[in-house]
Amino acid sequence: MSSRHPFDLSLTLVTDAALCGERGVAAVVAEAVAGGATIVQLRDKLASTEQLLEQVAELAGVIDGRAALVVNDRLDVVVAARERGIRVDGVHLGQSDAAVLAARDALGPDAIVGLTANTRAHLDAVARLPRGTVDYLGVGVIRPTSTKPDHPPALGVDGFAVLAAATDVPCVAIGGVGAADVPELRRAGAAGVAVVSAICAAPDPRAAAAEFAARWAASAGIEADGGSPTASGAPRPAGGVPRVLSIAGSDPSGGAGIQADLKSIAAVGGYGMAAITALTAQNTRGVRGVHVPPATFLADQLDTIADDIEVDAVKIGMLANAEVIDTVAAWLRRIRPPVVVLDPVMVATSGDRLLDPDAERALRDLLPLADLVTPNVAELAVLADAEPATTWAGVIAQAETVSAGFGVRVLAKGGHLDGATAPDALVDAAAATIVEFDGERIATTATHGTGCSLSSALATLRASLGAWEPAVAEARRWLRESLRHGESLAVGGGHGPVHHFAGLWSRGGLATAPTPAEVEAEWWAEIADVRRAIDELPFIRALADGSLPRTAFEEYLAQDAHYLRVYSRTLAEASRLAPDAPAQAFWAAGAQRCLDGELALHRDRLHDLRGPRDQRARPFEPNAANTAYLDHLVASGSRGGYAELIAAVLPCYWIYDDLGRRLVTGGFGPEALSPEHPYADWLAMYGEPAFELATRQAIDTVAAVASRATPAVRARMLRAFRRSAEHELAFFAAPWPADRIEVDA
Ligand SMILES: Nc1ncnc2c1ncn2[C@@H]1O[C@H](COP(=O)(O)OP(=O)(O)O)[C@@H](O)[C@H]1O
Ligand SMILES: Cc1ncc(COP(=O)(O)O)c(N)n1
Ligand SMILES: [Mg+2]
Repeated sequence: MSSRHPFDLSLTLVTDAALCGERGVAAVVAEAVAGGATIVQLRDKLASTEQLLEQVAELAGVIDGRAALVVNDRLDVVVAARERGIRVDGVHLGQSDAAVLAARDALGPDAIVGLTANTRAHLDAVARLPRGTVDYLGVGVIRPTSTKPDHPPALGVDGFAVLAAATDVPCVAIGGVGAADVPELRRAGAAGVAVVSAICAAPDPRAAAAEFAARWAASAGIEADGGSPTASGAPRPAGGVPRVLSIAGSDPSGGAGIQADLKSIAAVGGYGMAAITALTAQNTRGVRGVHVPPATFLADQLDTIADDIEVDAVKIGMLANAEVIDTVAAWLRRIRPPVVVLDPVMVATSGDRLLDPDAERALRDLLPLADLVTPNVAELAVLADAEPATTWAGVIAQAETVSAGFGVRVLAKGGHLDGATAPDALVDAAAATIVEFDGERIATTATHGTGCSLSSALATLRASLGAWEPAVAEARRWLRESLRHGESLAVGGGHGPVHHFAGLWSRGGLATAPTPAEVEAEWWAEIADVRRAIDELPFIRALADGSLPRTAFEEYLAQDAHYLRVYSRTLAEASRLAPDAPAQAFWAAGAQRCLDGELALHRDRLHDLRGPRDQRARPFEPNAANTAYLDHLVASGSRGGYAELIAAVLPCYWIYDDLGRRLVTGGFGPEALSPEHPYADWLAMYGEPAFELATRQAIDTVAAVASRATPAVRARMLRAFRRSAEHELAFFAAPWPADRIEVDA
């Protein structure tokens, strides 16, 4: 956190009068401060200025200097309170509130000025301000929450980490944060957490605050900037760099086996060594062959290493057959390395067997020699002598059985379960403990070697951190970062490898391309303001509630029909420029669908609404918004080629799909679309699954191109995309003169 200020950002209580209930805000604040809240932010969107001033005075008295007091939004209230001699430490502003520069000006250098920021664009704007203008950024929301209606899409801990890493200003995580999130957020670089309901609505606010404070304190030392950092951000071991030996098979494609182990060990700060048990002929699609050298030669490798080098940790992977297992077991009994992690590899991600079936029994004898085993769901079931679990609770139960039966700590892995999250759990039957780690599942095909990478990172981090829990937490943080960037390596056509050095490279200034999923999230966030403005247009509001005048709707449809005819040509151009057959076919199909839609519009709607005679009487003219939009599309293609063209055509899919679905399902306003709605059949077109599917494909196609593009091309694509979104807004606004908006061409 900033050293300029004596303020402790670790735990902010944001007040909510409704949630505090009859106890009153002041009583809850008193309890929360006693429990360890370090900042109190008075947030009351309904109170009058005078009421706010009264509340500020009351809270300042209750807090009595034990925590800092800031006011949400209302710089004027802070100024007025200070004039009355009330101690208020500062203000927290939203993006649409008074400018932070004005606040800094009004309150002076020692006040706290906080700002809500939830997009890259917000961070960029802060970076342009003079240093010291903003003390901290409130970054969120972390999880969906009801205390902030209309909040932007939830960032999750990972999204928070991405933003926090992109700014020097301390970031406080806010929005749906629970006490259990604290360690992960602190590791993700949070300077603190801000909490509303978890304290205001708690039966015992003091205990709730104390739990947050305790978790914050307990996660000290494992935050990204704590200690002297290794590549992974973990503090260095007191005793130097751990020397870590992988005993595993070779994967010549480099994503699993000893190749993955050596990369992983290096990435999290260890010195890697490898004794090879077996050679596989393998790529990202599967294993074609396995060659097992004589076990006596493995024994030679192991002995040669141990005769010279002190081994701080051992990771064991593919063992091929019973003879190899026995060789490793004998060596472990003799050498007794301080840390042994056993990844009981039986089957590769591709489904190929990597252990003789008759060797599974021998493997069981090896288990008690390990400090930790890391089976995936299938391997755990074999060890538990049961069918593979299909639920996380089932996995935990089997892990308890295995831990108790073999007297070994188990890391149960949820990578192969379905579901929105990818949990792991440390299960230790002897100590009767289960520690769960959770985080959203990362949408990626790059999962080859995740088990190998995790187990070798764990062996390394256990040696450097001295305890299992922080080792698992840090190994997961690193693996998840590596998973997120795996696809950017573009290795192989099957399950590609994770990007073991994604974090190291980006911290070293080596650009790591964003994944398609990141492109998607960033671009959608980038046009959040435009989408909001579209939602608020009287035209759209009236379209939603059915009150849109026929004349305006007709005008819109006539403009749309013209637009679609030219838009179809730009899609045909995208098809012409497409680099491969699937993309060529996709854009061509889009062009065809557009033309069909345009023809149908003319046949069913325009004819219907206006009558052919009327149409003749009023010859059609494209309006300025329409022409400007179409010019932009054509120019994007001729200036920027395929990449910019498909970025420019995307908003017409994405915004319509989003808007259409919300209009039809009632996600837009209070009621779902009634059958009596005058434009129900027309709106239904955009809620159709076929359009949703086409939109999904369009987003995926564009995001994949952007993810692989150079940074300069990616930036131009984003500009073309945003400009089209702005044209969408102007297009919607045009049929109703009151809304008309000009966009520069
Ligand atoms: N899609 C994913 N998103 C996030 N984490 C994942 C994903 N797939 C696997 N993991 C994590 O990778 C590690 C390896 O797990 P798993 O895939 O179950 O084992 P294995 O690679 O041995 O089959 C675990 O920490 C798991 O939680
Ligand atoms: C040589 C070798 N060892 C292990 C694995 C398991 O890979 P995963 O980590 O995906 O389970 C593999 N595919 N190849
Ligand atoms: Mg595995």
